[in-house]
Amino acid sequence: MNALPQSADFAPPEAAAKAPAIRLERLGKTFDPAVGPVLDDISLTVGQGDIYGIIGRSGAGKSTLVRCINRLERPTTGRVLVADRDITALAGAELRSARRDIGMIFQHFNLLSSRTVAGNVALPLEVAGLSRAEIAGRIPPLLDLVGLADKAASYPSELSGGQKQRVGIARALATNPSVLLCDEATSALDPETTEQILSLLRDINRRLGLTIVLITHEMQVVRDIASHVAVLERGRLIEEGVTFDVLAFPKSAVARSFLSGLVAHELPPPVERRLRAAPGPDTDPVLRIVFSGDYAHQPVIADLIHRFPVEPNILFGRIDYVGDRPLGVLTLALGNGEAHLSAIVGHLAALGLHAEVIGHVSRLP
Ligand SMILES: Nc1ncnc2c1ncn2[C@@H]1O[C@H](COP(=O)(O)OP(=O)(O)OP(=O)(O)O)[C@@H](O)[C@H]1O
Repeated sequence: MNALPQSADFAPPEAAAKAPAIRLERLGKTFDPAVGPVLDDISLTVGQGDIYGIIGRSGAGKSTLVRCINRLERPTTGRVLVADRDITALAGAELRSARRDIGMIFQHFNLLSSRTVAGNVALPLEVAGLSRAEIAGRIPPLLDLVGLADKAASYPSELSGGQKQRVGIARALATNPSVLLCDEATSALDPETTEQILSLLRDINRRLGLTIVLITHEMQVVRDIASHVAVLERGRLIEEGVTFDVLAFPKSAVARSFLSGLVAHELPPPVERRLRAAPGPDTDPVLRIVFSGDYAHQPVIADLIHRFPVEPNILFGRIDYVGDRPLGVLTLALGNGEAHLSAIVGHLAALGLHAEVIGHVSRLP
C-alpha cells in the first residue's frame, strides 16, 4: 500500500478526548410491536481506537444496531453516545454534523455508477459544503491512503470488488471521521481480497487511531482483526469481551457454534455421539485443554505420560492464531485416567492451562 500522506486531514483524534468512542445505553429498537423488539436492552462500550466486532446470525439485529449508531435508525429506547455526545437527542444540522464524524462502508459498496472514483469520494465533501478547490485537494491523499492513486478517473464498472470497497473506504474517510462502521464489508469478497481489505482496515486503524465497528457473520473476520467482540442473538447481547477471551472461553452455545471450524471447542459429531455424562465400567474421562499465549506450545501429552500412568488418546484438536496470540484446544481421552483425574487437572492448572472434564467415552474395542 502507498505511504500515508502526512496531511493534517489524517491526524489521529485528540489524545485528550478520553471518552469512549461509542456507548450504547440500554438500546432498544422495535419496528412492529406485534413482532417484538429487534434490539433488546443492549449496553456496550467501544473504546477509542478499538476494532469492535459484532457477530450474530442472520436476523440477529446487527445491521439495525449499527444503523442506530449513526442514526439511520432511531432507537425506540435507550441512548447512543458517540464521543460522549448523545446522538439520539440530535436533529437537523446538529445530527448532520454528528454523522460526518461517523463513516460507513457497506457489503455492496453503494457506489454511484455514473461517477468516477474521484467523484464518488468527493460526494460527502460536496454534501458537507466544501469548495471545489478544497475537494480537489482532499481526493488525492484519500485515494493514496487506500492504494487507488491511479484510479481517480475510473468508473466503478471498471473496478474489482476489492477496489470498489477501497473506494467505499476512501469515501467513508473523506470527512475525517473518528468512527468507521463496516456493515458486512467483506462478505461479497473472495478470501484473498477479504484479507487485503481487513489488512487495509487494520492499517488505517493503527495509523489514524480510527475506531472501527464491524458487523459480520464470519468469525474469522473477528478473529483476524477485532480487538473486542460482542455476540448478538435475537436482538440480545449474549456475550461480550476481548476477542481472545471470548474465543478461548466462550460462555454461550451460540458463540461456540460460531467458533466451530475455527477453534476446536465443539467435538466432531462422531466423537460427540460417544460422549456420556457419567463414567461407566469401560469408559475413559475426556479432558478438554485450552492452551493460550505462552502455554500454547507446552509438550502436554509427553508431560502427562511422564507424570501419570495414563494413556492419552487425541480425540480432536487444533491450534489457531488470534491476532499474534496462539490459541489451542485439545480434547483427549485419558486411558486409565479416572483414578488420577483431579491430580491431572490440578497439575495442568498449575502449568497455567485451563483443563476441564467434559464427559466420558467408552473405550473403542
Ligand atoms: N425497517 C424495518 N422494518 C421492519 N423490520 C425490520 C426493519 N429492518 C430490520 N427489520 C427486522 O429486524 C430484524 C433484524 O434485522 P437486521 O437486518 O438488523 O439483522 P442482521 O443481523 O443484520 O441480519 P442479516 O445478517 O441477515 O443482515 C429482522 O427480523 C428484520 O426483518
